[in-house]
Amino acid sequence: MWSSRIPKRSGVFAEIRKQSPAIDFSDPDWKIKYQTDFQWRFNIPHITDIFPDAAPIPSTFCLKMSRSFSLSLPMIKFTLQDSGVGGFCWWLSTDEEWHGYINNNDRVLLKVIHFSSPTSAGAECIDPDCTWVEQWVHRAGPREKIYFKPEEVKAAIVTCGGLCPGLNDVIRQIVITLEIYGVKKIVGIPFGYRGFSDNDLSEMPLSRKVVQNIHLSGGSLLGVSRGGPSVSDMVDRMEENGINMLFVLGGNGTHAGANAIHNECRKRRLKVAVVGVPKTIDNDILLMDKTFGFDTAVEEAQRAINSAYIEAHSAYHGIGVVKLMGRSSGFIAMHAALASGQIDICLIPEVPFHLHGPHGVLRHLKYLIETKGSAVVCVAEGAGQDFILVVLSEKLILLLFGAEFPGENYATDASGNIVLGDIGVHIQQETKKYFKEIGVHVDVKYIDPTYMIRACRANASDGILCTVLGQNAVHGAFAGYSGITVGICNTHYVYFPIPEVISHPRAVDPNSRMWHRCLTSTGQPDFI
Ligand SMILES: Nc1ncnc2c1ncn2[C@@H]1O[C@H](COP(=O)(O)OP(=O)(O)O)[C@@H](O)[C@H]1O
Ligand SMILES: O=P(O)(O)OC[C@H]1O[C@](O)(COP(=O)(O)O)[C@@H](O)[C@@H]1O
Ligand SMILES: [Mg+2]
Repeated sequence: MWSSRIPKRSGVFAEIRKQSPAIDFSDPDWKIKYQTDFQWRFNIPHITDIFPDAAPIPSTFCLKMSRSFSLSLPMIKFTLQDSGVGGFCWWLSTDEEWHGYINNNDRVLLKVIHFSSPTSAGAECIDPDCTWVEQWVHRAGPREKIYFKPEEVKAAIVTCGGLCPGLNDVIRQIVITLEIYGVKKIVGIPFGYRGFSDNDLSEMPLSRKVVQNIHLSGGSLLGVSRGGPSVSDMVDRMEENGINMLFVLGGNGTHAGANAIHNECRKRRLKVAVVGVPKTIDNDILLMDKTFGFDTAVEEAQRAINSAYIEAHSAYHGIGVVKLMGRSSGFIAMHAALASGQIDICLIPEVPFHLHGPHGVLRHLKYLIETKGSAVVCVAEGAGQDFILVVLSEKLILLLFGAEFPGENYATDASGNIVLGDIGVHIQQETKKYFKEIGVHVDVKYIDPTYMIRACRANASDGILCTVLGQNAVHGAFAGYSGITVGICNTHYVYFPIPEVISHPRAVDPNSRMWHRCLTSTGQPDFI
């Protein structure tokens, strides 16, 4: 069981996040030591780490609101408080003092399966015997005591990286929740981190009125970008503009930036809360059930897959190829293939494959044409990149001049992400070439719906997820936490310390039940 008696970390110690040391399983206390280490790693930084004397105040967040009420019941006492949005907070005080707040010591179980053997499907074991080790993470939600006075808060929201369905829903909910706490100064930083440095871009004032209907369309009200200023420039700008709550919506890169901003604020001893909301259509953030926008992406991908299926099915020897997003992880492709039931071949970055040769994709396509008359391939954009030459212009020049190339120097975007080659086009071309060579007629249609999927408005399930994550981000900031991000974990909402969720991108486990289900559904063999 986790212990609530964690010794308080000093500000400096809090920055040194430990990697788990190698575990000595011959030590009879290894499990306790592992759990203690886990507790340290997943402890969430708090403002009192650097301001031990910071005094909390009662929360201004209303669990129940009313503009006017008149109720007189014996034995029950109502408490009234100005909600800050023109209404009144009220809560019921009974003998049990129900108040609906989260206790700081509430925890959620990170892993819920007790694998009895390392050979169990998808087993994640700590020791060779797969000993059950409870791993607890912090429960998200409103606290009874808060560490910011709403009238002293200036909150900013920034959306970075690529678009993702649901960004507007999260922005909207953050603004609404901040207003419920009583915050009056809320701004949006335009076009991602770039908005902190570009003098032509100014803060966008936000209020419930401004954001009321923004969730009805996709994209980001604030705009997004890749690349941007240095961390120290961003914190300079935050100081100049008096921002003391920053909500950062983005993926792995954005969260690395958010954590760096949090650390810089601590270094400068600024009382600032930096809270992330993981945004990635690729679903490649560790430890959480899913990220917002992913469900919508899978749903929207169905339209493209269905079109490819109809095209392929209606043509003589038709082959449909659909490319879906997923830079380094194939979650969208895998789930879209599973959902559609129309995919014959699903290719993802995590599972190597050959295009050519006796076990290659093309040979299997030939078999499908012979047996079914048509086929549909779904490929994640990051799959099969080793087939495609993606080089910097310098590399091309070096190659042209016959010089040795000094290493794997791939082209990158402004954020440092590798620019991928188009695997969909490559498969289309290789398929045409292959069937021409073997003298079999095929009609290949390639559909790339990637940006159409990304620009969609969130579906209902993502809308709910965005709403809860947005609210919890604000609760986390008011509770005094910083350098944290919000997530859904085994259907419960939690706070994670940022470094734990971005240590590497989450990937599909080729030994997982889900990937095997996908293989069962497509009926594809190994392509190696
Ligand atoms: N390691 C990093 N440290 C600080 N900032 C980063 C880091 N990686 C990326 N960023 C910044 O985060 C923003 C978004 O990153 P990007 O990788 O494009 O998208 P995502 O956050 O969706 O992964 C960019 O403005 C980029 O400059
Ligand atoms: O064209 P862009 O903006 O670079 O975006 C392409 C990338 O954006 C994504 O949709 C999401 O990436 P991020 O999570 O880094 O924003 C990837 O799947 C894709 O490779
Ligand atoms: Mg990224």
